[in-house]
Amino acid sequence: MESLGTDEVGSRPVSRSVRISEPPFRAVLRAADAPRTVWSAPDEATVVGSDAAATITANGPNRFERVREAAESLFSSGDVHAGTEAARPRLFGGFAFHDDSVSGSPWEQFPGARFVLPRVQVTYADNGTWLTVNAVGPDADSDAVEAELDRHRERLGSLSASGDSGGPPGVVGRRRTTAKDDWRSSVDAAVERIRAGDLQKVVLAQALDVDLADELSVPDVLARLGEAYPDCYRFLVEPDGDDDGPRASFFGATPERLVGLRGRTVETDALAGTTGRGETPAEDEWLATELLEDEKNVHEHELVAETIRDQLAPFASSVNAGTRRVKRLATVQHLWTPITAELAADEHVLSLVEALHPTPAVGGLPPDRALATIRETEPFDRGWYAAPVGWIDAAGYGSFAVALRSAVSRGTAATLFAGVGVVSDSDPDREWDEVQLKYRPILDELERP
Ligand SMILES: C=C(O[C@@H]1C=C(C(=O)O)C=C[C@H]1O)C(=O)O
Repeated sequence: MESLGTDEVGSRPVSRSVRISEPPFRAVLRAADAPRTVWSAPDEATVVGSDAAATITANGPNRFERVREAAESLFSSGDVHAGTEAARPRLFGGFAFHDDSVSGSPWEQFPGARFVLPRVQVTYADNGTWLTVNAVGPDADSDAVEAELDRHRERLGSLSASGDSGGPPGVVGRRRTTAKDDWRSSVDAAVERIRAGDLQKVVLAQALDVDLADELSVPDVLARLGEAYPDCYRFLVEPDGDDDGPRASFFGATPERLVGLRGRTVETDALAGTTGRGETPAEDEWLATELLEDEKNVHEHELVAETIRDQLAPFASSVNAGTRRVKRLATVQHLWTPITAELAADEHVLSLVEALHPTPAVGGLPPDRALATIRETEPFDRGWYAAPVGWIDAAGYGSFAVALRSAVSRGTAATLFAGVGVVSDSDPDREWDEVQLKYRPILDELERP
């Protein structure tokens, strides 16, 4: 495996792809070697990556630029026969939420940024399923890569869909990072600062540590999340392991797109403002209508939509916001405004990621004060929670989501994260309930019914 720093010039990647008959997602992921990669987005090909042909890591406030430089160096030349666009070499990974390095449990294995060019990749695209083998460095030899492609094609052809999904591992213990009384005081303090004019909005989160009865099967969880949340962005990122027990996995099914860039067309979402699901279609509709008309939620949402438009403006010749609507998911409903922009000049997607992260949907306003409030208030490190995850390609295009509805797991332990936007008329108890609702997508996959 080639590990690229920022000033090392990557050697020429060799990439070969071939169309294969479709192997079952869960079986492919079960057979994958760590570090494993999953990326699945509405209107995009689903990718399962196994092992790493090259890895890029970076830390600190310049991590976006450093990843970009290392990616450009890696992609600057290549012997690539992708067969189809979806199978072209792409780097998959993400970033830590805060600029300074990630610290403490459960994030010990995670750097400030990490991207992987999978060694073996299965891509489920509209025009069929593709197997790709990538190599970088001393083993980047086209004959060897083609031989490896044949071996993997045979191996994948023999994978069967059988093999029970184990079902959820079961939760036998849980610890909250934030007691209810502390939460009430934190939200009250934030509301006071907002009413005093110090802040406009801050997103406060909680973490939930759970002990599992059995080891978590990430392939099973991701397969089930795909069924329950087809409109969400599913992701799996794995860091390097350490000598200290199992390797960590960070995964989730998030409804929030951070940014997609292709050519000069940018697509993004303002997603903020939340209500639950009803017991019946009529109750669902009633809740959705109430959400669309609720002053507090509309205010919270509009702060996000306006900020995203402002953040894109310096790059764009035009920015267009769609009408505000409701995004209905299995467990919650959100206010949602899709936003598109045309860039005034060519940009790398990571420049847009850096400009947009964190949007006030996960940080707050003004950004610096909100981030300082988050740091002072939250008794845990967000790590990669609520940060950008996605992919970049050789052209500088890419697609990123905001890593919400997510957890980091290690063996029989997992930590879940969820947050809420606090504005001037937030009620601590209602915000508490909203956090619990946002744990549901992951918790439902861990708890035995
Ligand atoms: C912070 C989270 O969600 C964000 C906050 C929302 C809100 O406050 O209404 C809604 C969607 C997300 O932008 C989370 O899921 O952890």
